[in-house]
Amino acid sequence: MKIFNPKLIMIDVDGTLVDSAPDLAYCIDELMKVMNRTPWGEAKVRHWVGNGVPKLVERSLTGEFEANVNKQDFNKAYPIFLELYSVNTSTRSCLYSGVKEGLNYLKQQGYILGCVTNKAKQFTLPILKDLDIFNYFRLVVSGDTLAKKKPDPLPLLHSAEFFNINPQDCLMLGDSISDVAASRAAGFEIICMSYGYNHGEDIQNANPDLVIDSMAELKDYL
Ligand SMILES: O=C(O)COP(=O)(O)O
Ligand SMILES: [Mg+2]
Repeated sequence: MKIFNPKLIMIDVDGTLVDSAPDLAYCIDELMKVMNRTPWGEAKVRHWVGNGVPKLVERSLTGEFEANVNKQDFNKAYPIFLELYSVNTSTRSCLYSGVKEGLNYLKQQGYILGCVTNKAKQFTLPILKDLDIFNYFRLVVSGDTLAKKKPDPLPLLHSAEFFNINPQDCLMLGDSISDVAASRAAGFEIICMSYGYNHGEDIQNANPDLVIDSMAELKDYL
């Protein structure tokens, strides 16, 4: 049943469009070697993705989700990670199955599409271009585009305002509790992908409007 009728759809990157964890985990583990630490492996890193690159580095240095990082460690590690990730942005990353099909469907239906991510702009644009989906989006809002990132509603409110569309007529596609919180606070509807990175938690628990297993399913609801 077609239960959504938005004018604008803002789509998250990591865990929604792109399985970026293999590159992020590779870079974190290379960083751990430089810092004389034990590598964490991809499974652990998957749980840490979603709150931006600085947070990911902090979590890797402390081994904890609510990281209380030593400033000196962070100041040494952060530029090393940026260097590593800038040459490993999309080497091992790929689109999830159904993404191209879903994007083509939405485009063909005439929806305005934008991209909203907590990833820094210097990585967002190359990843979208390398994976050949950049041209679907009329707006890209990255983690460092504005003063605040998701779960703050600012990136979504900014996007609605950019297109002069009422937030009540907007939908977000995401994968994490930050996407749900940002959407609720902005007044957007929210559909989540079941396969993403929600810090190891089932995204159903965050009560999005709908959870789907593939973007190819979007044609059933929009
Ligand atoms: O944490 C990140 O760097 C990006 O995460 P997001 O694309 O899911 O917002
Ligand atoms: Mg995400």
